[in-house]
Amino acid sequence: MASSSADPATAAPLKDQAALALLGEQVRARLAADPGACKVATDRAEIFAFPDFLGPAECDRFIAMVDAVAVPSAVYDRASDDGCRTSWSGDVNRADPFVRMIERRIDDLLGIDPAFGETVQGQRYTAGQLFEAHFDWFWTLAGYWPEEERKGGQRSWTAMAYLSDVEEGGRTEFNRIGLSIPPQRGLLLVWNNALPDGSPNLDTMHAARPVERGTKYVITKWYRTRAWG
Ligand SMILES: O=C(O)CCC(=O)C(=O)O
Ligand SMILES: [Fe+2]
Repeated sequence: MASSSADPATAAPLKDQAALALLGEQVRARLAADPGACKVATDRAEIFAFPDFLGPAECDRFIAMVDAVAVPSAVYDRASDDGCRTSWSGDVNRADPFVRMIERRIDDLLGIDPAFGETVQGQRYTAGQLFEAHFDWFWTLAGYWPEEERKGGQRSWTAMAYLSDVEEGGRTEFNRIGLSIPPQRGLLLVWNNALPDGSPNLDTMHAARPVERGTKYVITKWYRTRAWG
């Protein structure tokens, strides 16, 4: 569901910059005060890990939900043909009380207005499946942008949890900063897609490397800069 791997800072107008800067400030302050937040050691992006954010039973419950809704993944129309994904994905049912509870936990962790959050999306990668390098923000020259601008604007923070360990492969790679994260069941990863000044952080480009053995399940929740929908 990503936009493009074209460099939006040079290729597209900046949108929602002040709101992105403000959200960055708010979430940064909240995470700095959270003793459970493990900040990834890089000064090029704000990336935090929360091991065991989800318990094993919660992961299993989500896995069953992902299996029930997953269809071949779509990506937004793009300016270039990279950034494609071959996983299966689907939005989980937001009306489900379990989903609501987990969404509330993520909202609360980040301190972002729950209205800004998109519905949690589940993804399943089997052997050979991947998500090529991409940014989570929207490319503001793309055909989808006017509609997304109306529907909550630019993406700000991403929260992604691994529901499964993977025997081999399936790492999440922030290739520009040399960071490679193996799937760890229950671990929540959150990152700011913007720089402190609210412009897109090009160093947040990331990919899901192909699964080599096993099955990878993740849930992702993207936040906008305004109420979504
Ligand atoms: O599966 C992963 O490791 C990355 C997923 C991702 O980049 C996304 O959902 O936006
Ligand atoms: Fe992504």
